[in-house]
Formats: sequence, structure tokens, C-alpha cells
Amino acid sequence: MFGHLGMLNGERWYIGRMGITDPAEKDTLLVDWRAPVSRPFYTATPLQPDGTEDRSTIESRGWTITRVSTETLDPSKLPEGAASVGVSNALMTAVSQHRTGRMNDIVATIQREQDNIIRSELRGTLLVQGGPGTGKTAVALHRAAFLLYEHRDRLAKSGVLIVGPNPTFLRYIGNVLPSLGEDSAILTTIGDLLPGITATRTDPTAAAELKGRLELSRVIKRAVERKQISSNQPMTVTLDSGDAVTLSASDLAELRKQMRRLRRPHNQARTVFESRFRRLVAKTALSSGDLQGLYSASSAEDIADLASELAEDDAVYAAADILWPIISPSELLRGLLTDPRELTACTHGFSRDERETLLASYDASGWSESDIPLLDEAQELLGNDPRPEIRARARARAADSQQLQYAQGVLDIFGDSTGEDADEASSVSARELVDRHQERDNRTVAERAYADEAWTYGHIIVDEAQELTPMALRSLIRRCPTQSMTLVGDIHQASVTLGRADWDGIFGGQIRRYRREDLTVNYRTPAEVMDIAAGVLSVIDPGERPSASIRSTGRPPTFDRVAEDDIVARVLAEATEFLRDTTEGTVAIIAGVGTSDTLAGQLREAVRLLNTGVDAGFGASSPEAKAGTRSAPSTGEERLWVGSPRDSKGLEFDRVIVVEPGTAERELTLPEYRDLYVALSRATQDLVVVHATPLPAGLTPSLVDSPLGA
Ligand SMILES: Nc1ncnc2c1ncn2[C@@H]1O[C@H](COP(=O)(O)OP(=O)(O)OP(=O)(O)O)[C@@H](O)[C@H]1O
Repeated sequence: MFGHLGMLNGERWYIGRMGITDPAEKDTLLVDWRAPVSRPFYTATPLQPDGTEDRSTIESRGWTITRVSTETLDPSKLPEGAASVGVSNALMTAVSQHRTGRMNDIVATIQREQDNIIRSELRGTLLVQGGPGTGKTAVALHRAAFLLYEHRDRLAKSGVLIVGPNPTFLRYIGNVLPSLGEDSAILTTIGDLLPGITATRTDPTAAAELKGRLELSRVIKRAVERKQISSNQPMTVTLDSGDAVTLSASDLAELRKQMRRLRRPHNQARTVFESRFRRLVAKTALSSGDLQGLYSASSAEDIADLASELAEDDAVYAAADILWPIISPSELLRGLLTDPRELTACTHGFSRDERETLLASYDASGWSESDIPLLDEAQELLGNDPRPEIRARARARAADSQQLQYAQGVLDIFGDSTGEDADEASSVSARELVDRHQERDNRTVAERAYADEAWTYGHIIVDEAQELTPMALRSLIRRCPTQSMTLVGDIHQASVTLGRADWDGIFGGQIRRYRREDLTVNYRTPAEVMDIAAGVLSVIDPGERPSASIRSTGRPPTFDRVAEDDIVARVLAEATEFLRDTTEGTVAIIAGVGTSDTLAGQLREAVRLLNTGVDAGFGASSPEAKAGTRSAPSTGEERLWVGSPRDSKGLEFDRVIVVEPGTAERELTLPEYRDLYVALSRATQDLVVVHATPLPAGLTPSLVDSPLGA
């Protein structure tokens, strides 16, 4: 329980994460936060009290209540001029807490603008744009919980898919829905969307952007078509009998036309192709006179007989494999990205540079995140190889008939022993007996949906939606054709888009209609830090102001310029200082664009050691550190994190140390500026910038704005 509502009509409601009803009295003891009755807890103000008299927020730690804050909402009981709502104690406590590496729910302190989004209707696409820390992730997860409550029947069957930018992020948010009593949503990344394939790397921005364009769907389509009787030449098939049958180019072209008219996925059309192809071979062989001794060329029956005999002919099978090969999405894409001739044939209108970018992006070690929507497109056009399923069905039929015989045998024996008086009601047929023992599919909706690439969800929620490319969005719409989706993101944090990022560019005209909501208050980053981030934002989008911070710390960010050789020591000193002075809270070291591979490696190794409890004394300033003593004891939950700005997307830490944000060689690109904006805005308390090379334009220490409401 975290809330209480006193209503003007005398009703009293206690509000909790889940509802509880007294079964004896049928009384509601605790109202679920998602129930309509709870709504004024989040939305009522003295100007719009919605029938409420007062609202109390109950804060607790474990089983102990630490504070109860009550607000009067009845305007007649307020002193004159006191009708505006300030920032509540509970909200301030929540946003000022140390971070643990796991996101918490915000169910006790959801704000009015957030509540409107959470409870927005299920239908259609909702876009939520908001700057860093405005609660987009929190809102998206609470919306999932709300929709699963409000539309339980519908969504319990079809499932809700939540898409995040990377596995670290999914771990970070993984506790929120279970803490709200919901564990049926499916969390994934675009890189994990296809069963059986996991993306293991990211492409450079130019390749990722190119592969994300919608034109790629036409490229994949063309690549599939080129696997369907691609040659315009006649073909000679030498049958196992030794007879040579020559199929004309026009007959083959006609067969291709007929096959395409079927509009079936390529692989699934293979069995139809085989039977039509055998018929064509039989017809051609008979009309050419080669096999006329045995059959008549004009008899449809003879053609059918010969065609079915050819089912056993290896040469016919081999020819079918050339003309209509079964091909997997991976084989198709690998062929496209490694064969310059194939790529050229499929990419009309692409420049030579673009083709080279695509060819250079192939890496045999594994698929990239931006390959996944292309593989998904290929999967859609190719379909699965039907043959294993056909064989499995035949096996299942055979097994079923065996079981049926066995069941009949059992019934016969029991039928004899129970005699003629056997109880009618308890008698079963052999069919029922088999069905009862048949394996049931006991998987949850989540498990079934995850294993099935053709599953369609009741709702899809995408966090960090600015990272979607049009092709990735296409893959998601395929999984939710009704377009019942919630997309949350910040266009100024987009990594992939090369030019100016905007939502319509990301949607690529694929979203039929969408409604948009904006979040405007930053609950994470103190005003002092956002003031620094504002300079970077003005480079990304001149004239744009960052979201208003709800609090300030009075501690402006620190800029440490040091010699190149001293960077590691300085960074670790800043990190270990925080870890030693506190027992809770997290620190992130974010390696900026100017961080060399060697420096990044040293930082990663130092963090690994520190997280296992060893302070290797990498120049940390305290005497204990220099002596190599143990740092803060390891709690299992790691307090120190290292990664790139992109890895840090969506995460937050008490102290953020940004290393080498600029490079001496050149100006930052626009995507690099957006990544820097992400890195700077991860801090909930302090920001430290450690650098040897000059800072990029826009990143300068500056005056602090006053926080919202201060
Ligand atoms: N109403 C609220 N009450 C308490 N905490 C909140 C509230 N709204 C947001 N927060 C907290 O603010 C922080 C930032 O929220 P969140 O990560 O959802 O922001 P975001 O908009 O997704 O940020 P970004 O775009 O930078 O990733 C989180 O710690 C979240 O719990």
C-alpha cells in the first residue's frame, strides 16, 4: 500500500500495487492502482479535485512506514491562493535516491502528464517524445502493466512485446513489471527478434543507416526472385533412365509466372513447384517422343503417371534444386552481402559507394543488429522449409494410428473384464484415450510467441524508439498489423540517423495514423548537469531547450583536463572516491569518441578488478588504493560500470565520468553529438568530464539554471 484517497462523499480508498478484496465481506481492502477509482490519486489537483478531499502518500522502507504526506485537495479547505501543487515529498525522495543498477517502479508518484499516457487507449499508435530523464521508460512499463490489467482477456492471449535497445537495458528494466505483478510481457531487442538468431555486433553508422532504409525491402524481394528460375535459357535434364529432356525457355518462364501467381512464400511453394516441374518434364518428354514407347503424349493420365514416377528421379530433383532452391534467410543475405554481382543486380538506384558500404559491412563472425530486419524480411518472403514439417506430420500420423490400435487393445481387455454392466458414463473411446495422453502445449503465451516468428502481438511497446530504422519498424509492424503500439523516445538521442533526425523520417510513412504526447519534466538529471548538456543539445538542434530538471544539487559538473598518460588514474580516482564515500549508488565510466582502444581496454580491466573487490591501485589517489588494498566490498550488484555512450542508452548512475568526449583530429559528427548528449544526461547526482584533448564545441562549463519550482 502506498496511497490513500479521501473522497468528498466520505469514501476512503487505500491504493496498492495490486487490489485485495475481503472474500467474506466482499469489501475492497486495497484498490489496484490501475482501477478507475485510483485515478484521482494521480490526477486530482485543488483546481480539479475530481471528487476528492485529500490524498496521502505513504512512504515505507521494508515493513516500516517512514512518512505519510497528506495534501488537501478540497479548494474550500485551502488557504487563499494555495491552489497550486508543488513537488511532493514522496516524489523528491524517489528521484533523489541512490541508484542500484535496477530500475524501480514509480507507481506511488506517477505524475499527471505521465498518467495520461499510461492510461491512453489501446487502439492505434501512440508516440511519446520526451527529453532525457522525463520518465519515458517508466511510463512505457507502467503502460504495459495498465494495458494488461485493463484488457486482460485480449492481451493474455496475444501478449505484449516490449522492445528495448540492448540486453543491458532489458536487465535494467527487468524488475519493474514483476514488481507490479505482471510477468507475462515479452522483453526483447531488435537484435533478438528472430528465433534462433542473435545479433552479436553493431554496424558502423553509415552501414546501419543504409540497411535501415525501406528500399532494402525491395532489394531483399529482388534477391528472392532471383532464386526462382532465374535463367532465361532452355534446360536439359538427363533422367535416371538416360533419356535427355530439354525444357524450353518459354515453358520455364511460364512456370515461373504461374508459381509467382500463387503468392506463397518461396520455400513453402517448393512442393507445388516440384509437382508442376515434374509434370512439365513428363509432358515435354512425352511430346518430344523419347518415352512414347511406354506412354501416350496426348493422355493426361499418362502424363500424370510419368510425373509421379519422376518423383523418384534424382536428376529431376537436382534440377528442381537449381531452379527453385530451398534457401534460408541467412544464406540469402550472406549471398547478397558477399557477392558484388548479386548485390549489383538487386540494388538498382544505389550508388557505388553505397554498395561498397554494404559489402564492407559483412562480417562472417556474426550478424549485426541492422541485419536482423533484413533477415526478417527474407524470412517473410521465403517462409520455412516445409519438408521437415511434412515429414513430421507423416510421422505423427503413423504414430497416432499405432497409439489408436494400442488404445483399442487396452479397451478391449478392460471391456472384457468389466463385462456388460460397465458404467456408461465412464466409458471412453480409443480416440479419447489417445487424446488424453497426447502432449499438451504447456508453454506460456510469452514462450509460444517468442518461439514463433509469425506471432502477432496485441500491443507492442518500443523504448528508445528513436533508434528504430524504417526497416526495424517494418519488422515490428509485421508482428502487430493493427499498429496498436506505444513508441517512446527522444529524437535528439538518435544514434543511427545520419542527418537531422525526425519522427516522420523514422516512420517512413508506415504508421497509418498516430497520436503524440510530450513529456517535459526531467526527473533524473539535476539542473547543473542539464545546463552542460544544453550546450551540446544546441549543436544538435539549435534553439532546442532541454527538459526542465525537477531538482538541483548545488554541485556543478567537474571538468578535469589532464595529460594523456594520467587519464586512467584520474578516472579511477573519481570513481573510487565515490565508491569509498558511499555504501550505495552507482558510477559509470563512459568512454567518449576520443577514447583509444588501448585506453578503453585499460578502463574495462580496471573496472572488472574493482567490481570483484580488488583495487589494483590504478593511480587512485588514496594511500589505501596505492597499497592495492580492497576497495568497497563487492555486493554482487556491481556498482561500477564502463561502456560506450550507446551502451549507456536508457541507463542512469549516481556519478557519471565521461572520458575524452572529443577528438583532436576532427569535429564530432551529428550522431556522435547525440551520443554525447546521451552520456552527459545519465547522471542522477554528479557529472565529471576527464579529457586530454580539447573539448568538442558546445561542451563547456557554464552557469546553472534554477531548477523547476525552485
Ligand atoms: N513520476 C515519477 N516518480 C518517481 N520517479 C520518476 C518519475 N518519473 C520518472 N522517474 C524516475 O526518473 C528517472 C528517469 O526516468 P526514465 O529512465 O523513465 O526516463 P527516460 O525519459 O526514459 O530517460 P532517457 O530518455 O534519458 O533514457 C528514473 O529513475 C525514473 O524512475
